[in-house]
Amino acid sequence: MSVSNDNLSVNPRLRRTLALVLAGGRGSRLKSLTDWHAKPAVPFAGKFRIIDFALSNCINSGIRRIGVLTQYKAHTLIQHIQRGWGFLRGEFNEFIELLPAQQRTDGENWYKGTADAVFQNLDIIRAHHPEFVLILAGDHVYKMDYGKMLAHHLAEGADVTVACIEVPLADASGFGVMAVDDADNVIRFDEKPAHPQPVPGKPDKALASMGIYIFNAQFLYDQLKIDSDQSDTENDFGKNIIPSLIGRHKVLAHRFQHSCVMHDGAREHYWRDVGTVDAYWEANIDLTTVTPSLNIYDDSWPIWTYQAQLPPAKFVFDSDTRRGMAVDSMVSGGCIISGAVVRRSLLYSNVRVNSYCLVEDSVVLPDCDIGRHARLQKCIVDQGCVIPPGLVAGEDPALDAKRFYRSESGITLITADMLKKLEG
Ligand SMILES: Nc1ncnc2c1ncn2[C@@H]1O[C@H](COP(=O)(O)OP(=O)(O)O[C@H]2O[C@H](CO)[C@@H](O)[C@H](O)[C@H]2O)[C@@H](O)[C@H]1O
Repeated sequence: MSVSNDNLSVNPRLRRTLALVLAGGRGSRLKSLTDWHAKPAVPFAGKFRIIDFALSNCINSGIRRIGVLTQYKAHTLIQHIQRGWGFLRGEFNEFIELLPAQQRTDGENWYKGTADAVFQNLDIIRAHHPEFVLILAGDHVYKMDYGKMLAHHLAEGADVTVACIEVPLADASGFGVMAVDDADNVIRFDEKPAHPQPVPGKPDKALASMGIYIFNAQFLYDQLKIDSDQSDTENDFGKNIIPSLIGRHKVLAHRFQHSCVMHDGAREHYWRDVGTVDAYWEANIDLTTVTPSLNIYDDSWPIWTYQAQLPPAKFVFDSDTRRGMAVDSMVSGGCIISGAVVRRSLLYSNVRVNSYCLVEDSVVLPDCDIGRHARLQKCIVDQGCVIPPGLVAGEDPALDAKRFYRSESGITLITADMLKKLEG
């Protein structure tokens, strides 16, 4: 790959890049966790929201003109962006702008596919006069230097560059799957194929699109117009736009390993869709391990967020029968662990764990109160839950499945609504 490491040549182009973060999808596989939030606003890693990773990547990469396209249950997302991401200075032509679906085009439609979400905002996008448009999803957790991807796009003179990563063949039908030539030009692209093609020489891997695209701006405008004039289109980048370009324009594949921001000793190129209950639990719990796959303590690539000012976490009582402690765990601000034991767990802000509780291998979202003598194993407790004293979850699969949502791999999701039904 001929990527220039000369950031000086890329920097002015980054300033002429507009990032558009697609944040409108529902993410229904997260079950009740997306009842109140769009997936990009779902809390992650104790104090962040999922969208903070894509937005922080933009800022760390030097892209400071960003639009966030919202639609589904956008209230908490909009609030988060307004409270936490208002620090860019319009006077320097820097901004994060919210672009809600507002039926701006003649058809009075909400955003249809991802391409339609961009098309409906074309007048706003054009008014910023970008040279390049970087299109991102707001629902993945990863650290990536988009500057390196832009350098590759420029060096190869591409019309559009698609970021890609090798995934297990068994999972590949959930992605756009591509084939490339020796110079990493995309020669085939199948969106969510039933029978994905493996990477040549690697029968158990497929090359998947990450849903991250850099377009030359005018080229993007032209393609969106062509797509919007079609009748048999779902107005989607993965389903329609990208496949329509193959063989007619220069579509370049950019491999994630060339722009992934790694830390010493990292085991993988971390890019996670935390979009199922199991994946969400696993990615959160991984952060409590001694050397997690994702380093959120790296001050050379900080992840920014909004969080209310809260008092420090507090641990009280120290007798043998009643000791307030948490080990192999992350405990956020505002938490009080009072005479209870927490192991291998992640507690978000303002969680109270009361005396004689045992919380193990669990993810507890903000503002929960866990009553005395409760025992939780391998649970996700949704925001604002009041766990009644003595409740036991995670020990009897049949009972859990009856009262709560139990995932295939045995994670119990508990929500306030489910608890209300128990009372009644
Ligand atoms: N109507 C709408 N308005 C605004 N935002 C919307 C939207 N519909 C979805 N979004 C947002 O756009 C992003 C992509 O959502 P998609 O549902 O298109 O992703 P999908 O995973 O199916 O495929 C895509 O992403 C995977 C990688 O995850 C690729 O492999 C695949 O080719 C590609 O199509 C998400 O952040 C979502 O929130």
